[in-house]
Amino acid sequence: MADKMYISYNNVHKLCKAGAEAFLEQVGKPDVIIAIGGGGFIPARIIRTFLRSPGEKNIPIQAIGLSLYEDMGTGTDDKIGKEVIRTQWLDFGALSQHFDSLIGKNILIVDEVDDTRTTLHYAVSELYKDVKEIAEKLGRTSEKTRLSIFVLHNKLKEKRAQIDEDKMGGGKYFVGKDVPDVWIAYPWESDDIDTHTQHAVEQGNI
Ligand SMILES: O=P(O)(O)OC[C@H]1O[C@H](OP(=O)(O)OP(=O)(O)O)[C@H](O)[C@@H]1O
Repeated sequence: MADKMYISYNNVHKLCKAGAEAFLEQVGKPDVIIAIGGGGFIPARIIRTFLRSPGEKNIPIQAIGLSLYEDMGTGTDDKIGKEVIRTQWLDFGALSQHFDSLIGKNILIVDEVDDTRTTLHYAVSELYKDVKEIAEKLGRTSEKTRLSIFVLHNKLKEKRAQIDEDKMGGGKYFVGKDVPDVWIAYPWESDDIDTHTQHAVEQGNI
């Protein structure tokens, strides 16, 4: 296995298509897509193409910004080594044009890679917390909110965090492809897309 795994745009597109098909079959059409930026933006837009039925309104995409930083703290037992910094969160004002809240909705969270799982764990926990809080306030706790996940790649390695299935409310986790713990080179990071794509083709990631 090469030390870098090159991924082409075509490959990203195909992984999104397969992910959308599995999602529609197993969970059903989402009410909203939540893209974790920056890596989740392009996959989120592509997957929407395959989740939308002709003639129907577009599924709204909401962006959240989560970045991982090395945890410089002194390190207590429950620290997981890296800290998630929230740089952007949901815009409920904009969401209200589509529906009143996330309560009872079918939500799809999209990111490009599940590495240590720290980011996805954070996203699910925080979204669950937000929905629970507002549902309790409005007396709507009986409505089931489903949180599902789609990532292009899941690195097969020991994870630093586990996602609590109960918080997903029956939502599911979808992976384009399980991969070994190598450096994944995504096309949007490349400064020479032709050579990048050539490497991806050589590695069969097309
Ligand atoms: O499973 P984890 O160990 O949490 O890692 C995965 C996260 O790391 C990357 O984000 P990064 O903070 O590098 O920001 P970016 O998306 O803007 O590149 C990636 O986009 C995921 O969100």
